[in-house]
Order: sequence, then structure tokens, then C-alpha cells
Amino acid sequence: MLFEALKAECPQEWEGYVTHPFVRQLAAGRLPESCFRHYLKQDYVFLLHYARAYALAVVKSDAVEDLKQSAALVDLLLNTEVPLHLKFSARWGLSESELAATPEADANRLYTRYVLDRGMSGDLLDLLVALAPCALGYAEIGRRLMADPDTRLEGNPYREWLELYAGTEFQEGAAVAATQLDRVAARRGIEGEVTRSGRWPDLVATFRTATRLEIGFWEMGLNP
Ligand SMILES: Cc1ncc(CN)c(N)n1
Repeated sequence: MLFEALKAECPQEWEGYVTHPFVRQLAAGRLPESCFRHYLKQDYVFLLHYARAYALAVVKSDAVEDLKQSAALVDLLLNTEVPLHLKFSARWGLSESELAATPEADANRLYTRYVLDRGMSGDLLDLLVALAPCALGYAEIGRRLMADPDTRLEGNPYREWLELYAGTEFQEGAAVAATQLDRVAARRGIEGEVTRSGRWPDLVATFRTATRLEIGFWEMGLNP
């Protein structure tokens, strides 16, 4: 699996992302509320730009299957993840208009514009690799946290967040994204010994950068 091979090339960054203090504090119910609210507001802005980046994957698709899958993931983002985010934010007293009026933090802008740029200047594979830490990382975080004995569900104010990303819909979306990544790579002759591909160093650099930008997003969350 291409995703597993990419992770294996960047173990420090990947672990730094999926086990970041932000998620550990969230899972233990110890994350300061101000950090979570700040994160929620920025994440709303993030999701809209991220959906634009997935829409670019529709534009960059040269096979009907990729067109359909990218369109389905745009739909999942806009019609499942964003509405759940809105519902969730409402419980924290954050209205849609307040979320929409959030000034975009630099760490946020840097991340989504980087992904968009990889898609604009590269091909569909470059774009999907830049999208992968987001599309696949939160699913892994959700799964890992649910299996972690330090996670506290009872009385945890962030329980719904944990349940969203560990939930079936999000896990299935991530599985679709991973399959698409493999298929698009295979169409470019990248399968089996993927690390031997001439494109491998560039793909790793993109994945590493996007993963570091996810870490930057958590850091931003911890510093409202
Ligand atoms: C920053 C970020 N990365 C990933 C996800 C999961 N879609 C998210 N909501 N926000």
C-alpha cells in the first residue's frame, strides 16, 4: 500500500502528527476549552479549502473512476464532515456565521494552499499524496485513540469528536482514499517496489511536508 510505504519513510513526522499532545490531551478530556474552540473555528475554514483541493482532484482525474471517487470525497467533506462539524460547533456556542468569519491563521493557510499548489503544479498523484495525511491521518488517529487505554470517553467533553473520526463513515472514506491512491499510482507504473520509482523522492517530500503541516495545525490549536 502506497500510504504505508510513505508513512514508513517519515516515521518521526507521522508519529509526531498522530500522537501529538493536542490529540492526547483531547482524548484524555484534558485539552483546555480555549484550544479546542480555536481549533474548531480554524478547522471549519480548513475543511472548506480542503474540499476545494479535493475538487481539484476531480479536475485532474483522467479516468472516470477517479472522477467519481474524488467527487464522492468532495461530497463526503461538504455534506457529512462539515455539517457534523457545524452541529458539533453549535454545542460549543459557535454559529456558522461566526465560524465563517474566522480570520484564517497562517498555519492553516499555509497547509491548504500548499496542498492546492501541489495539485496545480503536479498531477493527480502529487495532489492525492498531499491530501493523504489529512484524508487518512484522522482516521488513524480516531482508531488509535479509541484503542488507547488513556482515552476517556465517559464525561469527556470531546467525545463526539473522537466518535466522529473513529466512526464508520469516516473510516470508510479513508479506505476509499487509500485505494484511490494505490490505483492512481499503479496507473503510473508505481506499484510493488514503490520506493524504486523515479518519482518516489518527490512523493515522499510532498507527504512529509503535508504531515509537518498537520503538526503545525495541532500546534496552532494549542496556542489560541
Ligand atoms: C487539519 C485537519 N486535518 C484533517 C482533518 C480530517 N478531515 C481535519 N478535519 N482537519
